[in-house]
Amino acid sequence: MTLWPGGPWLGGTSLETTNHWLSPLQVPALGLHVGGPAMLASQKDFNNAVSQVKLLKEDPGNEVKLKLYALYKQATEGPCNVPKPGMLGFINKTKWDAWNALGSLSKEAARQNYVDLVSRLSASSESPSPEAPAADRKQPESDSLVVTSEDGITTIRLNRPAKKNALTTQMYRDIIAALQAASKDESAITVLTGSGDYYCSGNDLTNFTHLPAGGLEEMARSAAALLRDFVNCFIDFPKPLVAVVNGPAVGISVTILGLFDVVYATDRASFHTPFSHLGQSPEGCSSYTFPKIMGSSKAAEMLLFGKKLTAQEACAQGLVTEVFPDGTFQKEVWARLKAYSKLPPNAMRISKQIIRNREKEKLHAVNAEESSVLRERWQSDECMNAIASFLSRKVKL
Ligand SMILES: CCCCCCCCCC/C=C\CC(=O)SCCNC(=O)CCNC(=O)[C@H](O)C(C)(C)COP(=O)(O)OP(=O)(O)OC[C@H]1O[C@@H](n2cnc3c(N)ncnc32)[C@H](O)[C@@H]1OP(=O)(O)O
Repeated sequence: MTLWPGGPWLGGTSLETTNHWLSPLQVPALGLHVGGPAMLASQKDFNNAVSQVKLLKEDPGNEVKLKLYALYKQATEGPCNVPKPGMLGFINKTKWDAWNALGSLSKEAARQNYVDLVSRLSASSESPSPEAPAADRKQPESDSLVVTSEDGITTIRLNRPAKKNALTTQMYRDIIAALQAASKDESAITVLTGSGDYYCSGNDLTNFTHLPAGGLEEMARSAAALLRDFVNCFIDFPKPLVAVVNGPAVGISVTILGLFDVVYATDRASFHTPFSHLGQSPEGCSSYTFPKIMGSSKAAEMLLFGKKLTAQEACAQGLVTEVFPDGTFQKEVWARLKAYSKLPPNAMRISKQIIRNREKEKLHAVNAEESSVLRERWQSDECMNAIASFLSRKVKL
């Protein structure tokens, strides 16, 4: 059974509009223009903006695409005038919600807002990427990632606690940018951690519901390219990289741990790689690092059968450096990291190079192979059905 072209997925429905995708969105955050007619954009400006969207050099992310979708519909058809899709049509429902949230905003004001938004997007996609020192650090595009630098430590915090810090497409991009900036900033150590009770629930499974114009094949191609770039940043990261695992970790947030230098975990953490359950296969170089770290049979139990490890088990297998009682986790770990961050930074970098460099070529090859296998997997019925089951709330890990 193929689920992608119809049913709950984007595509082939009355709510579809070329180039305008979806994702949950707080429409009040749009800062909508409701000003007088004298300031409003012409139909020609609007048509130009519609063409400009297709020329954007960077994908603006799903939240922005949903804003564009809603404004486009409002500008061309006026207030939402179609029935709300049923529960199973969750994608169309999300789009409908965004359009409907624009209420009685006039077509003209929607047109203006669309033009303004496209103009901001075009400007930012044309500006050169800054190679900034820590103080001028470019902030992530989305609030779902918070990057701070203090006491010689740059901290990259996943900040989507209501969704268990599941990684959106934009978050992957923001993490790549944050790692690139951290590799050049003044800090001695870089930390990845999460907000709330979870460290990270892995890839946001709704990422796979945003079908681009090129369909499933194009979606799988671009996902594989993003995955490869994302993992490459961890392989190449030049400074000590520490994971502060503040709660359960799932999927890609577990597999990339093999590319960290040190992993500290609360005793509440667990480590779960349910790839077979999801019709997927390992990534993050785990098909290579896990057997090296824990031996091939323990790695197989995790990567083939999805065995979930407790923090203590993960520590015994060598995936975690040390486990701390949850009550004192933050205090103990940060005190330790602050002390380490005072060590000579160049010595730490050079030592990391000696430890990691001879593996780099191999890791890049493994990453390329894993990404290419996943590109096929993501187009399989096994994978689509597993994701559909989660999204329809039938299955939880
Ligand atoms: C072009 C596209 C580019 C795509 C990017 C490409 C790169 C991808 C490469 C990696 C691919 C795969 C690797 C993986 O990471 S596989 C692992 C994926 N993760 C999961 O399967 C976890 C699914 N989540 C759960 O099973 C459960 O939510 C939980 C984590 C066990 C927690 O259970 P809970 O009962 O404690 O909490 P719950 O109510 O379920 O969650 C709260 C809300 O958060 C939502 N949510 C949690 N995790 C995810 C997720 N991974 N994806 C999407 N949404 C998630 C959950 O649905 C709840 O939402 P709501 O409150 O109901 O709206």
